[in-house]
Amino acid sequence: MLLENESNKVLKAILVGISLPGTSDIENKESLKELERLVQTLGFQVVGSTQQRRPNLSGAVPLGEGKLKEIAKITGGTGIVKSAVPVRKNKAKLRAEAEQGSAEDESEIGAQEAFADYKDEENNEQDEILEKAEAVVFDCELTPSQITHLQSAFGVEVLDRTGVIVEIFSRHAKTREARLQVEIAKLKYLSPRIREAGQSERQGSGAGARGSGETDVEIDKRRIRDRIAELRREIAAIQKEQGNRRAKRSEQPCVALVGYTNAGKSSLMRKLTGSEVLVADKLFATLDTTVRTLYPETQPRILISDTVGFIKKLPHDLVASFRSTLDEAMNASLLLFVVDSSDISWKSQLEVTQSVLKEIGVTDETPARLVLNKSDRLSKDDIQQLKSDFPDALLISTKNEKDIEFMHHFIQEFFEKDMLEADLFVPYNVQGVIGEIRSLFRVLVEKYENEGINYKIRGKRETIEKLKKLHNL
Ligand SMILES: Nc1nc2c(ncn2[C@@H]2O[C@H](COP(=O)(O)OP(=O)(O)OP(=O)(O)O)[C@@H](O)[C@H]2O)c(=O)[nH]1
Ligand SMILES: [Mg+2]
Repeated sequence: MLLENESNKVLKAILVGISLPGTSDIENKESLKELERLVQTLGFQVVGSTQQRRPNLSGAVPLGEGKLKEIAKITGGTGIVKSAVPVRKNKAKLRAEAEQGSAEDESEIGAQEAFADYKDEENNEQDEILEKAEAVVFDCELTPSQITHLQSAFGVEVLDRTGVIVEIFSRHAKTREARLQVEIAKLKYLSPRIREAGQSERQGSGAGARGSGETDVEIDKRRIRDRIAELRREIAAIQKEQGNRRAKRSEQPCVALVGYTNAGKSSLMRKLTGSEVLVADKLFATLDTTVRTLYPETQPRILISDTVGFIKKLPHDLVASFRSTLDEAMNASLLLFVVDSSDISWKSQLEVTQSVLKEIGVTDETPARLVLNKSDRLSKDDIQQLKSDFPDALLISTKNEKDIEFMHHFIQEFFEKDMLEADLFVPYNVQGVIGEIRSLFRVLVEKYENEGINYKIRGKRETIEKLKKLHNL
């Protein structure tokens, strides 16, 4: 899908942002900055960026003619959109062309057709682009045919935001389940593009090849469908196994760290659990949920789970495919929304996280707290402001040991407040319950009597009642 980078040479890319009505300049700039980080994560060097206001994303290309030519100059392309599908011309136009004897090449879309829907607006944003670019990346989702058209005009690879995100996911997926999920998303992304390629071949090869071209496309599509079905079956088997493990853990207190990519979830996870989960200053470092025990250990033990990060304009298929990965978050007793409070866009990033979680079925009923992370990057004034605006939030830096202790304490207290003390008598003939008692409750007293063991425990009321009922205690 992406440029093959055989010589390991760093490829240069320029970014294009399309500003649609209703979006602010700041939002669009932030979004482009984020795209820059995404593109860098893939190993490109960004040599410039440009934006254009458009009424919508439709048309053969979502750019004005002037902008198209301007970018083509940087990529060394012709700036002319070649069409895979011949352009329909109205009769008047054909007549006019016949009269002038200037019927243009059917495979080229002239400026009139390509930009028929709208007039080119002023080229309202032009940053310096000094170097020749080898790829053009759009900060929006393009249709497969728009990508084909743009590539013909620029003469270099054209990527869209969705394609970039899918590729990053594909490179970062580590566990078997994440790999399978990403493969489904990638196949779904590629599938319409295969159809387009088939169509253009068909167009080019005349009437005789039409039937076979069509069959090839059908075959490719069927293969993709079959492969997706196979992947789904494999995922279902893995999930069944995970479901069993999760059911075993379901009574244990669990906290899920959720939030935007790069907010510091894995860093917090590391510090809270003493584990070695991956922390990296790149987008989508974590793609799988990891569950570890809060350390120093509490009694009962508290589980912390680190989850995949979110991003704006996250492709829909990816959200759907990571639903199962986020099951941990759905089952948690406490959600910690981690944000990078030093990022000016943190509020909109939080909104994205909340809306994606809602989309996958995490209800508002799960207790949640806001964690304003990276406070070490804030000025004293910013800190004061945040404290007064968000008095309930936890303002921390994962780099500060005191803040980690504070988080540890906060989590412990959260579960402690729902706990009560209870007496429990376990006759010696009741098997397999001692381990459960030790993992689910804090054992205050354990006294061996003639008939069995007398416990004084501390734990959650519902969990105590459930255990009593299960074992007839
Ligand atoms: N200055 C500062 N940097 C931090 C802090 N917490 C995390 N970071 C840095 O932020 C970057 C991202 O951290 P991660 O913990 O990998 O972020 P994440 O939320 O797990 O990101 P994804 O896995 O992509 O969703 C890393 O470079 C961390 O070192 C903090 O409190 N202060
Ligand atoms: Mg992470």
